[in-house]
Amino acid sequence: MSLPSHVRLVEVGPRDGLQNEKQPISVADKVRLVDDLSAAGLGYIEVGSFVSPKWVPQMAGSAEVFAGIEQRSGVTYAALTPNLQGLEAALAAGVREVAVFAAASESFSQRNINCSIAESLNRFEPVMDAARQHGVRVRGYVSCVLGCPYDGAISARQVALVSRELQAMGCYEVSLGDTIGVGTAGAVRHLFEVVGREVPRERLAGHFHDTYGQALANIYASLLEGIAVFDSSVAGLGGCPYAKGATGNVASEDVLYLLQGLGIETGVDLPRLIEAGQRISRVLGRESASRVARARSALA
Ligand SMILES: CC(C)(COP(=O)([O-])OP(=O)([O-])OC[C@H]1O[C@@H](n2cnc3c(N)ncnc32)[C@H](O)[C@@H]1OP(=O)([O-])[O-])[C@@H](O)C(=O)NCCC(=O)NCCSC(=O)C[C@@](C)(O)CC(=O)[O-]
Repeated sequence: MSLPSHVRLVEVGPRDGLQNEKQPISVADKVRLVDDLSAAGLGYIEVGSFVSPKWVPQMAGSAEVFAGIEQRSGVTYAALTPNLQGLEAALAAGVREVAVFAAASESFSQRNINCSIAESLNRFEPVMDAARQHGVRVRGYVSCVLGCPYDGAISARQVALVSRELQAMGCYEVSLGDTIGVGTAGAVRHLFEVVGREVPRERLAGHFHDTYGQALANIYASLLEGIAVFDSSVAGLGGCPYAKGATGNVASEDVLYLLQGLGIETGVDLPRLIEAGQRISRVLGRESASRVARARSALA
């Protein structure tokens, strides 16, 4: 299969990237991050989540962040909503695109959203109905698609079944998350082959964490399978509160560098993206996890 000529990058840094940070991050710093990312040309930014503040305290100010950002035309600003309460809060904050999140592993589902996979899918039905009534698009996530921190190996068939359910209930796209970054290129190709029998590949996205250093190889493997949407996080921010030891998402700068090298269009400006990542890394008091950003700053 030939590589796509264009890839859509879904920037999850402000949400997936920051949700696990222990130190408080001000609303102003989050707003600045989102605005820096849209100025760099990202067309899809996951700004925050409307989840229980007891479960994920860092996302408690998501409504304020939505109120503070400059909403550029043509950019999608999204939020995670695990249930109807979350969707209602998102709607009240003026959010126009949300995501529901399920898992392919029972134990992760329990730890992450306190219910079984089947219960989570039932819980999403009223979210989908209300979103539909309000003309809000819903993206779906499946976590632990290549392995679970509690249950170990996960079958591609199980991922396909959960993905199919999300699509059937109205998710326009399903993002497959390698939550703990254990996947390797061959397993990724097999995964998309199996899931692709249930959900068309143009409705699938890849969401890779870089815990084992495999994320870029896995993105390349996904490209070979016809996948053209990837989630990534500026400066490689992140880690999952319910997956011990998981590092951040693959760094957006590194994905962009890979795609540029392949001649694939994204509409994103690399120097501005690097600046956005360096600014938030200064706020967090640490060096960017992006290899590309580090290499470029060593040259400066
Ligand atoms: C799903 C729940 C809420 C269930 O949590 P629960 O405790 O079972 O909920 P509940 O319905 O029994 O309600 C208990 C309390 O939570 C409140 N509550 C209930 N819902 C909400 C809400 N939406 N917003 C704010 N508050 C809420 C509710 O009001 C009540 O408050 P109280 O009466 O005790 O004061 C909880 O487990 C939760 O918030 N989990 C969020 C976990 C999370 O955000 N994880 C990270 C995102 S997923 C991810 O990172 C993976 C991904 C997507 O990136 C892909 C990958 O890499 O794998």
